[in-house]
Amino acid sequence: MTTLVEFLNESLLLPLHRYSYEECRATADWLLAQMNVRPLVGIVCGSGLGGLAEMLKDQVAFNYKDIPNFPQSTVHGHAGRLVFGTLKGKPCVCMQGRFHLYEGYPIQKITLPMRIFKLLGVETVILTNAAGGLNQDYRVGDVMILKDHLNMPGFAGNNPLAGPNDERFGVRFPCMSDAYDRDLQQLAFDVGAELGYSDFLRKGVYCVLGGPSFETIAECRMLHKLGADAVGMSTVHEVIVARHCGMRVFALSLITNQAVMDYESEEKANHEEVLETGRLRAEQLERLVSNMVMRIEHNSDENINLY
Ligand SMILES: O=P(O)(O)O[C@H]1O[C@H](CO)[C@@H](O)[C@H]1O
Ligand SMILES: Nc1nc2[nH]cnc2c(=O)[nH]1
Repeated sequence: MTTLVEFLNESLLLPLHRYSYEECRATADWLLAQMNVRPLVGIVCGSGLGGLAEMLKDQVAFNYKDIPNFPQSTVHGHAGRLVFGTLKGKPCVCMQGRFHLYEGYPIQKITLPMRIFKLLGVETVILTNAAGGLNQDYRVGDVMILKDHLNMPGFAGNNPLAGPNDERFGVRFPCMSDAYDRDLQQLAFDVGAELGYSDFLRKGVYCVLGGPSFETIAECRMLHKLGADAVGMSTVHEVIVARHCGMRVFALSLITNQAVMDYESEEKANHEEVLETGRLRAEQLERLVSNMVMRIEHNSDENINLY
């Protein structure tokens, strides 16, 4: 029988649980004890984009359920494995499945892997997601390179950095005007042009909402007016935590569906379409990401030179 204290702990305290530096360190050390390489690049696979992890050579994979402190993936299209390996010779770690607010996890829990990445030695994070296109020039299958974001849960006080700040991770008030690394954005366009992808590469602003319900027509119209080009339910929280602890960030959205903006439209957003568009663009995204990874240099002084 559950005691009152246990009940209060589970229902009130655990949702507020923040992982201490020592708990993050323990998870990172548990992983490092089983690995002989330190990853320099951390990749997060969005909905239906888990195939990116299959690019890694010499794989060592862990199910999330076996990793101390790790949450579990509950969404179709997110396998729930942390995969280590090399990509074109570069040591990488790849999350085959991410966590979202709507799964019921506290925001500190869904962003925990970013701090683990940092403690593993990751210097550059590449985040991918599936998103709905708000920009009327975008087509399904376009790939949007993120230049900025709108953090809607953050406006309501739900920010992964809320609560006591541990300076060992980063400063109390981190800057976000430089969240998305401009050199990496340019690299994506250069690599994309060489691969013949310029026709479907875009640059824009991603807006995160809590989900899991897709947006109403009025909400899509509002977000578009506010300056968002695409809308989704992830990525931004990870970006904030990754930047807080000093990792370089690159993010892209696969436009998997057009956000419905018109009351005459018969379109209905659905997760199956999201996964299907992911399947159709998977190979090109793999090529884009792997060629980018090959071209990012990591120095021990943490200066990263491109080319
Ligand atoms: O952002 P990712 O994880 O790619 O997933 C996107 O796709 C799902 C909706 O189909 C939502 O989880 C949304 O955020
Ligand atoms: N919020 C949101 N997330 C998505 N993920 C993929 N498509 C969409 C969408 O249209 N809206």
